[in-house]
Amino acid sequence: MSMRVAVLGGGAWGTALAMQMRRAGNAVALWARDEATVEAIRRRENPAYLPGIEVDAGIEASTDWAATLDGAGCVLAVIPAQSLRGALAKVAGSVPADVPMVLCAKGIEHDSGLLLSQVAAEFLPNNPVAALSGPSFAADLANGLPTAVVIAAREEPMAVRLAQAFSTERFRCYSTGDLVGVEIGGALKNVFAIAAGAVTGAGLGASAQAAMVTRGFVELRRIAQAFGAEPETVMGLSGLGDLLLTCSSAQSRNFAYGLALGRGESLAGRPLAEGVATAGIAATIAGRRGIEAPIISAVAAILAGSITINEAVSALMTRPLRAEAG
Ligand SMILES: NC(=O)c1ccc[n+]([C@@H]2O[C@H](COP(=O)([O-])OP(=O)(O)OC[C@H]3O[C@@H](n4cnc5c(N)ncnc54)[C@H](O)[C@@H]3O)[C@@H](O)[C@H]2O)c1
Ligand SMILES: O=P(O)(O)OC[C@H](O)CO
Repeated sequence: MSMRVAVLGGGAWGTALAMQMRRAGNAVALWARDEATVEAIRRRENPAYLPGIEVDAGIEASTDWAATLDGAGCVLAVIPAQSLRGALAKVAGSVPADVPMVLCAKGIEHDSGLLLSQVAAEFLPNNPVAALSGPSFAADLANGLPTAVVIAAREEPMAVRLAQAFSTERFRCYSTGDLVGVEIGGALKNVFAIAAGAVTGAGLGASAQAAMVTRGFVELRRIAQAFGAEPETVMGLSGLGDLLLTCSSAQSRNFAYGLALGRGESLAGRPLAEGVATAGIAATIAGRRGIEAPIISAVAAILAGSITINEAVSALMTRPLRAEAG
């Protein structure tokens, strides 16, 4: 099934997904807010976000969102989590009725604590909402390296249809009906990636890093469970899978942010690291719901400047001893 796919966002992931949508045989229109990005994509490059990568031909790039959305069979929202609300407020009126809105950002809205599907539902109450998530660096996808993701929609047949429409032999899309589970996995892995980078940057060693990622996964599982997510989702591509990728590679902007933090380097002007905004609200959500999440709280406190990395490590290591399970 091929269709016209509208991609909102001309950054690294929006451009890579637009390329993938073409490779899967779809017509593709991409909206970017700035003319420079549009011009670059028309020249088949995006040096600001995907340097050195040739962009596939046939992507119709524009700063006119109404033209981009006209006739779309589905829309991919690839705008950073904290900017999604503002972007949807502008474009929602041009999104065709009943067309699925596929959320491709990873985060929790900082000011409200809402998942991105809840933000989307405010603006598009009559459009089905899906999420695409999993271990996948934009440059890997754009370079044609094999990647696998999961597409979630409450109406599972919709997720199955989207997975069929987006997949190629180099981009394998699984499907699930567990929208909340997929969203939480994608959002929280960024917080643990900052922690993993910080542990590495501060020279705390590979053993500490493995312990942190493992206990981080426990926190992810607790929060996901509290939101009603299925355990299999947490064990899947958007939970464990993305945690493994981003907690182990400096190619991750969140890991790289943590690395700089751990080394005491300047954090100004760094590329997007979604976990920075998500850490604080995730800690608040965990606190409100009585969920034990000491690593998320430590990351939030370090980012807020209220404790140092060494103080956080001491606090984590001297918590009352407990059974591992639970
Ligand atoms: N880059 C990756 O490897 C990757 C992979 C999977 C998921 N993601 C997720 O995709 C989302 C976007 O990441 P990215 O890598 O494309 O980021 P990016 O920094 O490369 O690009 C962000 C794009 O969004 C645009 N933008 C920012 N605010 C906007 C607004 N208010 N209205 C319209 N456009 C706006 C920017 O101009 C830019 O084109 C993030 O949530 C990220 O976690 C990224
Ligand atoms: O570069 P990051 O840290 O935003 O990670 C990109 C993707 O989410 C990896 O799956």
